[in-house]
Amino acid sequence: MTATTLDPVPTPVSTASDAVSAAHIPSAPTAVRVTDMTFGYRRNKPVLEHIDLNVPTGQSLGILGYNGVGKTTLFGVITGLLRPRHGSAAINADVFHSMREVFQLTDSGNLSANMTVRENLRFRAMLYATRDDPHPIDLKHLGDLPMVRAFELQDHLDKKVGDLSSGLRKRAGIVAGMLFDPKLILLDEPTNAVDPITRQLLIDLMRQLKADGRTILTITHDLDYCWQVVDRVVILDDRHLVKDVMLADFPDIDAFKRAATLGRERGHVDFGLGVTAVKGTEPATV
Ligand SMILES: Nc1ncnc2c1ncn2[C@@H]1O[C@H](COP(=O)(O)OP(=O)(O)OP(=O)(O)O)[C@@H](O)[C@H]1O
Repeated sequence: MTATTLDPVPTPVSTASDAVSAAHIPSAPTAVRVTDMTFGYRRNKPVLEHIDLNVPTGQSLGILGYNGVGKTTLFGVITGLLRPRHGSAAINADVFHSMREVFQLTDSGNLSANMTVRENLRFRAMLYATRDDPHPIDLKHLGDLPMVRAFELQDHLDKKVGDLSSGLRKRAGIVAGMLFDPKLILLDEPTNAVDPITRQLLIDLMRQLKADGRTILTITHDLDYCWQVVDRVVILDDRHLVKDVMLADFPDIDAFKRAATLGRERGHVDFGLGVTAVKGTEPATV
């Protein structure tokens, strides 16, 4: 991870009714800072250009943008996996003292496909063990842990991760990350491929973590998730960060959705099927 010491940034004060998170405390220390950052996989072909982004601790940030715009790439640069060609991106090492405090949920759930869920958890527990806390989780009674039960993983603990469905793999990835109490949470499309009950569980979990002052960055196309979980949204388009808004500034979810789709609603689309347009098919995601 790219971790350096960062100065605090002033945080906008929000008026959201459920504004209990630290996101609304002015001058919260910076959790993540991206400064004039340009990145491209190939020379002279930037995917992201001149990105500036400060995320205060305790904020829940949504990162939106159309397919292929560079959202996952941005996470790669923030976590230090990808090196910017210009500018910088860093997680504040003064706030997050080691990778143990950072959880990133990727499509693989960050689990080893060749091991069972239980073996993955055992392995992770070894990584997280310290002299003061040699047993960060109760490996003998994994099936009884509230997080495991909440995501109904008890019956899947001894299955190989590679054999799980993508939704179950995501559930296992979420549980594996959350059991170790992360302070900075990076989620890449967390509601993708999960059933509606798991989706709601995840939303409830993120709302609780947000209320507890955790910093959460979510890449998502799920605007309803954003409305429930996120304090602030940034939108990437054509290599640039084109919008940076507080959710509390929108009177209702419809106004937010209109802003989030960058005014690119497509009313009538001709698919060449010789069928007239169906009314009421408004886009709900970006
Ligand atoms: N490893 C790679 N090597 C070369 N190009 C890549 C690589 N990974 C991504 N890209 C390209 O970089 C661009 C941004 O990809 P990225 O996955 O960051 O987009 P995204 O906004 O997360 O997309 P989506 O919403 O579809 O998940 C795309 O054009 C993609 O093809």
